[in-house]
Amino acid sequence: MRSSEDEYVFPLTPGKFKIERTHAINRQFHRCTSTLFLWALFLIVLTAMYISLFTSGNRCLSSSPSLYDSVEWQKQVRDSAQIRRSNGLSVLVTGAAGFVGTHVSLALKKRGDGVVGLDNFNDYYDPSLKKARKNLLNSNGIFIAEGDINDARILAKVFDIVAFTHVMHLAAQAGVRYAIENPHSYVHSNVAGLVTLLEASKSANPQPAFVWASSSSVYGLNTKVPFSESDRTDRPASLYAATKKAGEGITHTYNHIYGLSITGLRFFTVYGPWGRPDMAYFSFTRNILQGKPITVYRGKNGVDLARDFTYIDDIVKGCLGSLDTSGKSTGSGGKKRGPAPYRIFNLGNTSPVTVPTLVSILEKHLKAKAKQNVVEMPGNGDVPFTHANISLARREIGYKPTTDLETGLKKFVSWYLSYYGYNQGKLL
Ligand SMILES: O=C(O)[C@H]1O[C@H](OP(=O)(O)OP(=O)(O)OC[C@H]2O[C@@H](n3ccc(=O)[nH]c3=O)[C@H](O)[C@@H]2O)[C@H](O)[C@@H](O)[C@@H]1O
Repeated sequence: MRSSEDEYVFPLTPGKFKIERTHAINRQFHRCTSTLFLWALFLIVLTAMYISLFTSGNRCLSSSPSLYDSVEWQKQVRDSAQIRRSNGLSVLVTGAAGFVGTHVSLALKKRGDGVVGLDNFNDYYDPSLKKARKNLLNSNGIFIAEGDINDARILAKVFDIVAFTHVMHLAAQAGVRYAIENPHSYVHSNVAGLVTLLEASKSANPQPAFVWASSSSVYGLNTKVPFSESDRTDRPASLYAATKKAGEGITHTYNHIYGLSITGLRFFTVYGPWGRPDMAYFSFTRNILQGKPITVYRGKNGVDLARDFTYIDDIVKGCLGSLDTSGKSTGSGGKKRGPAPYRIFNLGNTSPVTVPTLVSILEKHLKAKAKQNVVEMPGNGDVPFTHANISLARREIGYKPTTDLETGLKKFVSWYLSYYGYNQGKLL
């Protein structure tokens, strides 16, 4: 078949044919070389983009090799891990610049344990709050390595420098409803990241005991209250809950195969100073102070939603109690030497409070009225209520929450006003 190009150069006279033909060949040659050139250019640009993406991706996932291979970086890790009490622990805290991670790190350091933090400082919520928490930790002698739990290299490095007795794993993609928007971030952090961290932990010598944050959301659509650890957890209402439930199964296999001591903590809606801006009590406070409306979800048939809101100091006590009673991992060199503990505890407050009551407590402490839009709870992963049975945690780790929502929110509001400068009259 002839191409349209051939038709275009077909000569009208034999004499003209050679010239036309030569021109045609020249034109074709030029076309070919310019097409080749364009393709080559395209490939070069593509390669350059790939290399730049790859290296910037690596920068996000891990510190550059030159940074954590440096003597200075390693010294900071070593110093931070120093134990300053007899029989003290040496703990790797993941998600150390997060809400619970910050408080747990400070409490461990305060009693003389060694603490090394790890955090990727992602922008799920305002990273400046995470930086402020980091500064707080730094000023208390706690170093936070900047890296992701999916980065096996940085994990191998910190385990190489420090013989951790414990891992307190709090890094996660949190938030129940955000899973609709960004499902893969949950799999990335709560499943893939967890496995990478467990791999590093089971290969470490000595193996650390592993305590980690599961979630009350694993109880999903259960209706029997209060929720007990032995209740079914096979009906998650959100992908977030499903990844936390997956984590419970995954940690079980590392306990079974490698002898890692595992404690999973099912946190119930933790709140308090230095909290997470994506949570209701925090965003309600911000909006009330700014005179903006808040959206209050309501269950079917106008039933108020309720949560077993748990104050951060109580959670910290539960975390430390879990670390102290974790029992040893039994494996070494990645091999199990005997059975190790596998535990799961509810860490809640045992007194659920409705969301409208949460709002009225905030109004009281903020001395301002909320503009409320009450809407039916959208089907985006929320559950209507949570309520913890904490008798197992009480018995096994001495867990005993002491802060009611009224008292805890007062402390939160006082921190909020001071942190955001309201007390200095800057923003009022
Ligand atoms: O305990 C848990 O397992 C979970 O607790 C919280 O999840 P959630 O209880 O949904 O906390 P909030 O997002 O602060 O919501 C609290 C209540 O306020 C309601 N809400 C939330 C946001 C909003 O704009 N309006 C509203 O009425 C929610 O429906 C819920 O009943 C955390 O965000 C999760 O990371 C954690 O794992």
